[in-house]
Amino acid sequence: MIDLNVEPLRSIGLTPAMAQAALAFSSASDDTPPHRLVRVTEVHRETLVVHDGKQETSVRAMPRLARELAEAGSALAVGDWVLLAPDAHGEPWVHERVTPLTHIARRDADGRRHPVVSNVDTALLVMGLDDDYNPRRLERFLTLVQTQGVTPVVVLTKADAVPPERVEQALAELRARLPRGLEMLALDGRDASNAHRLAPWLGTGQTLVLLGSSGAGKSTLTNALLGSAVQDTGAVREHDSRGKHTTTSRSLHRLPGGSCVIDTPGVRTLRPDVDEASLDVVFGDIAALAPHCRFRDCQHGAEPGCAVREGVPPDRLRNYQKLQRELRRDTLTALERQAQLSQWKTLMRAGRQRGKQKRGGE
Ligand SMILES: Nc1nc2c(ncn2[C@@H]2O[C@H](COP(=O)(O)OP(=O)(O)OP(=O)(O)O)[C@@H](O)[C@H]2O)c(=O)[nH]1
Ligand SMILES: [Zn+2]
Repeated sequence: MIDLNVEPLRSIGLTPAMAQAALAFSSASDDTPPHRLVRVTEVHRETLVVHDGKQETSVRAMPRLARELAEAGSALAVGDWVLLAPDAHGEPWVHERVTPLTHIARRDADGRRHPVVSNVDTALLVMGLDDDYNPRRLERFLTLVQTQGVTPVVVLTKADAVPPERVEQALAELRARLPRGLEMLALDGRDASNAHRLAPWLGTGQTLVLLGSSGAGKSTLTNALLGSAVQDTGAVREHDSRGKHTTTSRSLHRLPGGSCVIDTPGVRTLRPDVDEASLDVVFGDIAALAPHCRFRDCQHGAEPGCAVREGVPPDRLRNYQKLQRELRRDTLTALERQAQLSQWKTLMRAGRQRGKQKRGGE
């Protein structure tokens, strides 16, 4: 059984598709006390904060659920819809996660997956027009969100703090470099009229996530959209435009117009958890040119007759190749990694051996 109070849940982003998914979930186990559908608004080490459309409560996940998710290389994230049921003492516990319709995850340096958010419709890729500006990072963020059916929107902040020519130049550069049809806005994040410019993505039931480095202006924009100071904002350090990581955890807020926004802590280097197909979406120009290279297995390195090197800016090509290397490393299994390591060891041993022989022969 599932207790599904649609009206309040809609105010925290319940869509018909998700309601359907939740109902399908519950019919499988109807011998238990009624489960309540709620949305995760904060994730902490031991606890979660969930919202039922009326109020927030701090709860914990059943160890079984946490274990099952971990085994699948996943974990609960802000934006997830979960099913709550009380224990014998009336204490609510998270029993199930409704399989998210979209889920953004990143990889850490060791290749481990970390969930970022679940069930978002739009990702605002927030980047300052000050020293934060970096097209390569934008390509990374695009790769991260594009595979998941999440609509990316590039938001360049601090347009008020740079000359108008700089704004135009940056927009022109990004339009030439990034996939066609990508929405791009330049704005002053503090401006109350931002809600108007972002209106197409702020409809009732829509969920947005703000992604960008620390100091990019995510919290400032969130507050402007909220019309109140909910997220702490911090002054950026003068010399490098970097923020002070004022936002320490992800949290979900309701906006006046009926949408929900998730602010995330700044991430500067981010390894998307994606496959090669999604790289080809963001780097469609490279995928389109590759068949025109003289060699079928062209790596677009030093090969003659390389159509990709000819047609793609070097910086963009390098970024593509870097992302591709990371992604191949992440998809290696533990065994393959082991094999790669022992191959290296053999090579090094052979090298040392040769060195010895050479010295011996002199
Ligand atoms: N002039 C101007 N200042 C801005 C704009 N957006 C943000 N700022 C300032 O930049 C600083 C950093 O903004 P935050 O909103 O705290 O940045 P953040 O992305 O939330 O940073 P973290 O919370 O550390 O991830 C603050 O001092 C803001 O007032 C903008 O569009 N124009
Ligand atoms: Zn080539």
